[in-house]
Amino acid sequence: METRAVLGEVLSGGSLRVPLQEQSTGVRLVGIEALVARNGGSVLKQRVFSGLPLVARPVQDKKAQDARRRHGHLNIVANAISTSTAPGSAPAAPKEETDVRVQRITDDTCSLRSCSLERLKFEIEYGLKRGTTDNSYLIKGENHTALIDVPDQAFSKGFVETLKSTIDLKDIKYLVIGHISPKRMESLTTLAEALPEGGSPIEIFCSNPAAQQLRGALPSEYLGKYYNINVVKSDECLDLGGGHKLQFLLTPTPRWPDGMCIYDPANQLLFSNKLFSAHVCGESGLDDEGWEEYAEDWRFFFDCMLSPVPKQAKAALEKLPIVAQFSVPSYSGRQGLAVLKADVQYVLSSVLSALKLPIDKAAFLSSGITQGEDLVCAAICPLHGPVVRSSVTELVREYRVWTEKKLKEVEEATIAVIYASAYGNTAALAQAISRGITKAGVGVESVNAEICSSEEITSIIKACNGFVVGSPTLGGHMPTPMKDAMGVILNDSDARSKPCGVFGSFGWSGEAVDEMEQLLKDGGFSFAFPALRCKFKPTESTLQTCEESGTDLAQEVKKAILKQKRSTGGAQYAAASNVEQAVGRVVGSLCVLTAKAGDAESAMLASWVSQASFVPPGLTIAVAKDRAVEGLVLTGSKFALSVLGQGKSGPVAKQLLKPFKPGESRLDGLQIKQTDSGLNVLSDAIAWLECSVKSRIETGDHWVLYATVDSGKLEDAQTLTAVHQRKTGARY
Ligand SMILES: Cc1cc2nc3c(=O)[nH]c(=O)nc-3n(C[C@H](O)[C@H](O)[C@H](O)COP(=O)(O)O)c2cc1C
Repeated sequence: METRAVLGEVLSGGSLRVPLQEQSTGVRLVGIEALVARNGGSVLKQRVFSGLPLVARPVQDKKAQDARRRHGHLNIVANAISTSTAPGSAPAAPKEETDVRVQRITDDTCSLRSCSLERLKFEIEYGLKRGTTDNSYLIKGENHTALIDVPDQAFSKGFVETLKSTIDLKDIKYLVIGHISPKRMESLTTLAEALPEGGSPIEIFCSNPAAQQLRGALPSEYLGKYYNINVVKSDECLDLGGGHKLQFLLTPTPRWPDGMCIYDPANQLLFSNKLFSAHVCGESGLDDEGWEEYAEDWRFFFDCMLSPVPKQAKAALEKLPIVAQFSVPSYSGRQGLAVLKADVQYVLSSVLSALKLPIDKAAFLSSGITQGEDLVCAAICPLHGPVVRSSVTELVREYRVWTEKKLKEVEEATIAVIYASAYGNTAALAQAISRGITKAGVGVESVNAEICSSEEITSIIKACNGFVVGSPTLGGHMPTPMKDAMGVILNDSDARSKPCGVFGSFGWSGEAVDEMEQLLKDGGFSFAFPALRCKFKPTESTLQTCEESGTDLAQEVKKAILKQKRSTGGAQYAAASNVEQAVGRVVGSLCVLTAKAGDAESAMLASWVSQASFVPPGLTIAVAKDRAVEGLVLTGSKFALSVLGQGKSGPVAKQLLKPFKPGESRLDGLQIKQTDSGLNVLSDAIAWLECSVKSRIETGDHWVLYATVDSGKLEDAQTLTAVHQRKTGARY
């Protein structure tokens, strides 16, 4: 069995630097957190600090200290820890995934799809539960072969085995990394160990932030032996021969500062990394089933990961002037023959597009009919989900629309989400809080304190309407970048009037959240929700609480803005109009919707419920976008609907309409029973139904769910359904 143990160093600032070393202990330790969780935090501390059997010594290295000041502790700590284990993982060893599929994209390019039908980890963006893929790509140029990206540690072994059966490993000359994280390092070490002895090192090409991570995390003896690291600048090229002049396009965001896209003009392929990704594992690996099949997955990924960073999303899209290989041409600036040429192109495009030719054949046919600076794409090859070739036009257009919409929201009101995270746990909490904020229609300014200057944080704090701060606890404290950010916040006298919140992941003592909370309390700040503390990795219920906290904060900000608008007057904020009163005459039956996902559950009172289909029995329910249960009724989820009886709905409505703290159970005090499939229904419902969400339609401020009924029971045939009468259509 593979065994690992930890050697620690104490950084002079008090935090730990813990490179991993091989040692035969007879136990496979998966990450420092597994070690901590199994032995108790004190054991790790004692081991690290006592030096037995682990060694502790202060770091004297001036270079390391300078780097720490520049980039914060976190990268260094995270990097030092990550090698072939899983530093940010939950105590249990991650399930080893072996399903790595090779998929031909063109004659000389293939994808290696590391497929998982389960979610790899608890992060908010895996909501749709259709599995996920971690995609790597292999491009065989005329002279050289390049591998693009490596998968999550769960796939390391399966990935390298599949790679070996696809290509002689000594032929991989280049490794282009569009995104790296501590959780992907194991794939690099596994690959290095599989390389034939005496070969030349693989030349890695990546962005500067990725290079820093790699240098910190890869065992130093690997550098020069297995890998050389080359930092690329935007628009630089790497020539593989045969027209494969890979063009690098840097697309950093706060969550992925190292983000980089790669364009291969030979096949008109854009390797888009996290952009245009979706957590879904389809059969074919291509999006040939059409836009509808994956639209929600793409949208959900965007909502979770890019909605909180619309400025950076826009900047990235501007660097990627993508035009689908076969698309309607632009007529602007064309005259005479040029118009004719555009028409020919249009006809040709339509025909070729309908033919669904293999990508490389189509690239050959379409070359020369496109123009200018455009990044002509036969397909977009993302890090997760299907290769996009049928829906390039739709997906790129929608990305632009979604981004513009989010930028508009930011103009109206923003909440700054300022955080640092070494292993991604606090980042996952930040992402869930951000989703809670954006689903309430308020913009997010996401700030990774490790890479943001004090000046930037100062101006973001000045401009925001509320803020949250998040930090891991490392060495008993919040790390330096968060200390600096807190200094900026406390120095801004206007910030005091803005609602705020604190959150953070910790291992055993969790001082960072207490420190931030205390500083803000002492400074007279007011909290929109109780501090969110999470031991190591969040569970679904923790993420649900974070999302609800974000929504609460956003609603507080919206209320303050509305109050201000009302006080400055305007007829638009007057009493309900006649039209609204007319709309109010449309009524629905009173029901309770209950849903679960993992250890998270929620409920809501629903009256916008209507039958929508006889065969199969189906119904629609409108769920407000900022409703807590919204994240649990995504497409593919199951929920129960309890139909309330006339004269019986009062106490239920009273319970469900009261304000709830984030994470508080909504069903407390109500009589409930469980259906055979484990869903909660109200004991005195006159009927209940178990339903599956088939699709969701975005309708203004609600999502309309279309769900089919899987099972149900009429419990009380005598009592009529409670109907909710209203005075206005402006409220329920
Ligand atoms: C070097 C090191 C030092 C740590 N020190 C502490 C500590 O003093 N107290 C604590 O509660 N957790 C400590 N932890 C655990 C982290 O807080 C925990 O792993 C947390 O989930 C990290 O969050 P992040 O993924 O956002 O970085 C430490 C972890 C490491 C690796």
